[in-house]
Amino acid sequence: MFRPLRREEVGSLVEIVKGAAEDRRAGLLPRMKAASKSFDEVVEKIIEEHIRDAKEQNGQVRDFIDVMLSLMESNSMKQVQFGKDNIKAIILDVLGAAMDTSVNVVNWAFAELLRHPKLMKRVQGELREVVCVDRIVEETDLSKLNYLNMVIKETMRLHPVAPLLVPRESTEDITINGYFIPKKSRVLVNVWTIGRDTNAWSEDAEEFNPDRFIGVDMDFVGRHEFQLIPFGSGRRSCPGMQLGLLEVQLILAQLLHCFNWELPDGASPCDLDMTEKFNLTMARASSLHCIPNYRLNTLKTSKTT
Ligand code: HEM
Repeated sequence: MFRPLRREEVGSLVEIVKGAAEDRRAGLLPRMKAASKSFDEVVEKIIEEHIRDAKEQNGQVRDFIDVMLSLMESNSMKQVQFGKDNIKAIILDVLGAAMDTSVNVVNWAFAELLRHPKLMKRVQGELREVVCVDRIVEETDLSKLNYLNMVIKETMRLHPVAPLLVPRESTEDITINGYFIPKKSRVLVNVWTIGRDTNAWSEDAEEFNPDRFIGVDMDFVGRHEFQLIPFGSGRRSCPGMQLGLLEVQLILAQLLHCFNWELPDGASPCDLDMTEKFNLTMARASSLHCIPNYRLNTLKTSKTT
């Protein structure tokens, strides 16, 4: 999609986005404007680089920014306004939506597994069976990691990273399940509560129990039901779902396959702080500290063995 950002570019963007979020809370418009200016400078530089490189490479399309630039210049977009500002807005939208989300899922999954050492061993057992211990996990292994995938579903049920999704406005009067919602109402979908609803999940809804998904054909997008919609549902659901899931699966699989993990200072798993920090995305209130112990026989990938 995008060319990988350089370390300093990622650093500046993360700082800007974090700063803007802080400022929004504090109502500091001037600082937000300054953050927006800094963001604009970083993105402007990236776009200019793409324009320059495209000339050098005879217009060869390499990533998503190249696609947007070629759309901007093509005749097909002449009827609609699609300029550099739109490209910048899309980059900001995608980066903003992609950065916090996957990180938070990994964080919560890790915390739940640290709190449930037997389940962590079970994930590691599956990894040992599917991948063995003489190479690292690769993308092609992921579809075979059934238990890990159930752990991820269970994590996103209890800890949806966007607990109220994104606010919506109803475009017409409508009655749903006997509730009348007038046109132009602000509607919030409380995914956090849906994930803990005992009517939808059974009495142990508050428990972390990935086994509840055994033999259950439930995807993430509410095609048949709306119990599990951590990416939203319908035409405005998350367009980065496949990429986000892939990232989460690969990061978790690699961390759990390469290392055994324990809490520092002999802390007990049940003492792990699971307090949430409520925001548009829901992070852990405290940082997660844990100690890795290498567990593979070798670091070679299957390509080199
Ligand atoms: C596990 C990781 C992720 C989770 C849990 C997640 C979750 C969500 C949720 C809940 C929404 C709002 C949907 C709604 O309002 O109904 C959303 C929107 C969005 N996500 Fe993701 N997301 C993830 C990863 C990504 C990635 C990797 C990208 C891009 C590369 C991305 C791009 C977007 C964009 C652009 C939107 C706004 C869509 C719109 O308003 O039309 N997301 N995401």
